Amino acid sequence: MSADQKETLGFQTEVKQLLHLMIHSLYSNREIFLRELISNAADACDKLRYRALDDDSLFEGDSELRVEIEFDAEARTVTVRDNGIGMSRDDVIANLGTIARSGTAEFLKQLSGEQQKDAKLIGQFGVGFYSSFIVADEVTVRTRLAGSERSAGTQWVSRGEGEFTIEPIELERHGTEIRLALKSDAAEFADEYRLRALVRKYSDHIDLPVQMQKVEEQEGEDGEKSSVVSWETVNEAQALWTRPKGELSDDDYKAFYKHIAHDFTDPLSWSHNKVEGKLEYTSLLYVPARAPFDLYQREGVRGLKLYVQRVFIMDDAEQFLPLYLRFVKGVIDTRDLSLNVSREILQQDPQVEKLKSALTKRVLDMLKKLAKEPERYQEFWNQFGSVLKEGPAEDYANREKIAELLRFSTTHTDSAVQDQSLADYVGRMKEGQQKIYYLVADSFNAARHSPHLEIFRKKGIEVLLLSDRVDEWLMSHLSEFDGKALVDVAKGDLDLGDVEDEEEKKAQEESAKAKQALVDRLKEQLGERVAQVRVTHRLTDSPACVVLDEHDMGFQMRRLMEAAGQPVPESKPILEINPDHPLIARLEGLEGEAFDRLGEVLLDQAIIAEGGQLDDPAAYVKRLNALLVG
Ligand SMILES: Nc1ncnc2c1ncn2[C@@H]1O[C@H](COP(=O)(O)OP(=O)(O)OP(=O)(O)O)[C@@H](O)[C@H]1O
Repeated sequence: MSADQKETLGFQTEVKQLLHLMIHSLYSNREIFLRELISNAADACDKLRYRALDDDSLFEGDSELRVEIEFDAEARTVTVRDNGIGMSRDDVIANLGTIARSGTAEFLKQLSGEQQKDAKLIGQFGVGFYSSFIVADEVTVRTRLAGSERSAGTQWVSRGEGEFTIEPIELERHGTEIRLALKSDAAEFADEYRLRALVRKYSDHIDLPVQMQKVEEQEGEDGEKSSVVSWETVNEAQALWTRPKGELSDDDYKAFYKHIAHDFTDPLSWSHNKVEGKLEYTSLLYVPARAPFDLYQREGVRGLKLYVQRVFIMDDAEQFLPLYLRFVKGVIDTRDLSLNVSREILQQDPQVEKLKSALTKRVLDMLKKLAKEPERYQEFWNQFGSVLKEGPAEDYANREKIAELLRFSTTHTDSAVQDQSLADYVGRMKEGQQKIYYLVADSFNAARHSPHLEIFRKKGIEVLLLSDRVDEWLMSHLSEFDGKALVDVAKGDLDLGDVEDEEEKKAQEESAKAKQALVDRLKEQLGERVAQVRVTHRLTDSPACVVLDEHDMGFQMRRLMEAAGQPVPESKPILEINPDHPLIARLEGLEGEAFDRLGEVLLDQAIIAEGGQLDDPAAYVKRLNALLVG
């Protein structure tokens, strides 16, 4: 150890930003620093316990893993110490100078500068170690990797202002000690009662003793008083999921959620189950109240904490839930896997598949239960609905259960809020209606004003209005609900089933016949631009619309794939005309160039109304202007 080995290094830019923000926006919730430090200490002990399964010399003779908390009111310091895995010098630089989590830069971009909003966002992100600087002027970390030489210790010191120093030190114990020199206005945390209360609040459910010193006055035989200091465990120190449900309060469950999910917000719901029999496992699964910022990122954090017979094995074990339930947080503890299981083994082990299907069922049941409370379910849906919509495609076996959980906007409410279930829709179906109708568009407004809805509105038939990116994908895997086919109103022939009576159908056939000559002329003129021209009765206000063949890829999916640079199969729209519209009557009376012009304009407008793009917009504008001039 020599002074010249001391180095001063700068924080990564993102850390500086994060620190600045945290110190200013989390001011009203400062105590969480202790939760974060204890949480990290517990994780470090879990890691050591796991590594020591192979090599118990790593314990260095000290296998009673624990966290110790000390304070000094006069010096205004709080120290959190663990005998967990510890860190090497490189670990320290990597972990305490940068933000390793992917997506952080993205996260920081989302910050608005408004304190309240940002405080919420930062809560989702999980503040971790850096939260020390909310209460401390200076933080000193002394750490040594378990199993390394005494001289391989590292001391890291920072005032959180852009730099830290790092130097080698000699350390007797492995593990990590974090000492906070508290700010003058945070002196309250160097207080025994405050600390004890916080330890209980934040770490009762952790399977690790958190200890504080107890000072007792003792009278010796000679009558002299002396004080004896001993370590006393302050928390329950029992893994929460191993305790019987009856013993646990909602607050216990909530506190545990915050520990494992690094989230400030209470969860929306949870499900705690102990299963014995063919499969043996305990699971505790949570539905968070807010989506994490990386929910849609490929490399986003997902998965459960895996324990085998109470021994922590890994975080983010993704194999136990399907992707469409990636928002679920929680713990799975099982006897059905071996202690030396690895990510690679998890991918092949048949037990894992069984556990996955059992846990999937648990989550779907939990959501079903949550759906009985519409307001809370709506909170869930607004955050995670579009993820759940991936379900029917990914998990065919459960698609009916998932279908019951879906919520949509519909013409019944005409609101962008997706709060109507398929069962609600079926309950409102008109007499004679055999199908569930839906429409997919790029936005809610485009869907709501689509010409395809005209006949449905006139007849009072409800249509689901879909505008999430995933909707067409969802619908291509959901062909039926409750024995009723789901039908895209922009595809194929319009069939309203028995809602229309024979007379209406006859009248439609006759008006189609009467317009046959016009249809033929129009088809000839539009040529390759359309697959077909036909008369429709789906329109009441618009002169024309485009539809697709029943088996064609939908407009929305086509645009998404094109945008992603994927090849899309060639397909042409079918132009449908409204025989009762004055523009169609006018078209019928036109000849030559005037006919051509109006015909093309009708097709272009139908494409625009459906949300599509014109190949040659300038030509459209020219034609339209020519028509306007007359
Ligand atoms: N007591 C400790 N012992 C060993 N390593 C630690 C300890 N505290 C922190 N670390 C290391 O520093 C890293 C960063 O910690 P930090 O609390 O900032 O983030 P995190 O725990 O990974 O994530 P989160 O943001 O969810 O809290 C940890 O992942 C861990 O590797």
